[in-house]
Amino acid sequence: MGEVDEAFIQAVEHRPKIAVTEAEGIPLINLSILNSNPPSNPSSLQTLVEEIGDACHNWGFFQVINHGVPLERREKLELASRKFFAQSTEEKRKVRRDEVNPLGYYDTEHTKNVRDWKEVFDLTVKNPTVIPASHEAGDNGLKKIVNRWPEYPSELREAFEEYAKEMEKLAYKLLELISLSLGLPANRLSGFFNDHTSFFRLNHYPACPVPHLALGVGRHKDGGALTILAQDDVGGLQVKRKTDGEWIRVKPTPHAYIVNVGDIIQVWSNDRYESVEHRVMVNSEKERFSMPFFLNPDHNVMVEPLEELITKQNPAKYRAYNWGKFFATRKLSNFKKLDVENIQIHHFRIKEESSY
Ligand SMILES: O=C(O)CCC(=O)C(=O)O
Ligand SMILES: [Fe+2]
Repeated sequence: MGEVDEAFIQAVEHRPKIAVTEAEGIPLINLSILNSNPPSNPSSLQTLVEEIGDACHNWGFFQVINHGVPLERREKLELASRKFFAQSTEEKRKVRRDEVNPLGYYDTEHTKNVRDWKEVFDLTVKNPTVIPASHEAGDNGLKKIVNRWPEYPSELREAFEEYAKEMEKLAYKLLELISLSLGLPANRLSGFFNDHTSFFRLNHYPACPVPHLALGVGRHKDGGALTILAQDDVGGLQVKRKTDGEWIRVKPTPHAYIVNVGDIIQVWSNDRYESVEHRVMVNSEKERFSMPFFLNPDHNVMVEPLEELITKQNPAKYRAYNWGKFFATRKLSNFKKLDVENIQIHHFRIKEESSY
């Protein structure tokens, strides 16, 4: 990335401390009972559901092991990702994203208007995926976006398509557990994902000469339903602990996935679960790779608190918003440096005095 451009420099209050607290507290959840045959007894399922519910409520983040995703599939894609990013910038820019198609290679993403120290390759899980043609509220047009495939490495496409199937399976299992943990039927949320707009990202964080000034990804919350992240053994992800606002490092656990609740689950659960802020530190010696899968609903889903969770004592805390428009607005602001604040769910929050 050459010499350090001031676009990367975080404001003083957002710069990372180089010595950080290690996250002992982020729950590690064993999903082995979901893969057992015959299915496990109801009491162990109930215990798992409670663990998931506590993790979503207390942290918004957890790690899962024995998740059923074959390691070969993950490793095949990790290798393809390394090969892709090892190419020259010129080669990578041949599959560069643009304002019309947000998929492909990108090396100038901004989070909250500060440039991230990373390069990415974005893909959608459904190919094509249908999203709004623009972020403008009055424009009802739709567009289909298609994945771009680089010439090299040729195995990237197959590796991704196989891996994405595994991510979908795991995401739906987690969604069922989350539904149950909210006291709802297991399939309560599945109808929102028939034509889902989930996307997938390969991240490469090169070694950075100024890790105390820049971030791999600036502090943010994930806007979708659920994120399932594979990180390598370098580490760098930090989560803002709910109890005291301290930034906590998520220690890499070999072959585990890091799961976090996104803004949509926060709204559906009417704030019972919270989408928690996180960021990525870079380091001066080692490059880092990660692969998040963002589970997102259909573009036409109106996101609002689930009616079963609303009572007189606990009225809806959000107005309904259209997921596709929210997504399109976010994507645009990550692409361009905008003058306005990034769209956030708090813009749809119902003020206390106006609640019914
Ligand atoms: O690379 C990571 O550890 C996390 C990336 C992330 O938070 C994101 O892309 O939304
Ligand atoms: Fe994130």
